[in-house]
Amino acid sequence: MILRLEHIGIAVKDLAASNELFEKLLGEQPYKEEEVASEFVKTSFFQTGEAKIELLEATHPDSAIAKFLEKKPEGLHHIAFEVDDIHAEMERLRTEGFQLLNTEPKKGADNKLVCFIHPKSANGVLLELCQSI
Ligand SMILES: CC[C@H](C(=O)O)C(=O)SCCNC(=O)CCNC(=O)[C@H](O)C(C)(C)COP(=O)(O)OP(=O)(O)OC[C@H]1O[C@@H](n2cnc3c(N)ncnc32)[C@H](O)[C@@H]1OP(=O)(O)O
Ligand SMILES: [Co+2]
Repeated sequence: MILRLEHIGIAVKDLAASNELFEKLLGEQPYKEEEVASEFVKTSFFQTGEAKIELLEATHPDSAIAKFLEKKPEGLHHIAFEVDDIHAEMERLRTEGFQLLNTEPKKGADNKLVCFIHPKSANGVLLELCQSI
């Protein structure tokens, strides 16, 4: 079951500069900065009430963020939902016709298992399912 909006992912070119911008906006420091080598990203997380802002900078040209920024300006990249059982939700959404981008959950940032859903099957929005580890 989808529990809540977990985070909004924003693709940025310069994480340090974007951290400063969001610190001004939110009046707080990121509670975490984390590199996810498997995704070729470094991230920072800001807590905004129940949900979070995740800033993502590519660490390699093969990064999904690098490819995104080759074609699109910095900005909204994905929306992440917290789920109670990622395996069950993947099966449910696969059955509902959503295109899953990974066949098994993978380790994401912020102590989560994650799975992505192609924007083509989600009204043009890249979706991420997250389950706390
Ligand atoms: C895991 C760490 C962290 C976490 O929270 O735990 C993260 O969030 S990591 C985030 C970065 N990782 C990912 O995004 C993995 C999933 N993404 C992908 O597999 C690809 O980015 C994919 C398949 C969404 C797009 O791949 P690619 O860019 O190689 O394909 P195209 O350029 O051909 O794009 C196809 C089509 O989709 C549109 N597109 C691409 N990215 C997005 C996006 N973020 N939001 C909306 N639409 C997107 C692109 O414009 C193309 O559309 P078209 O009309 O065909 O031009
Ligand atoms: Co994310």
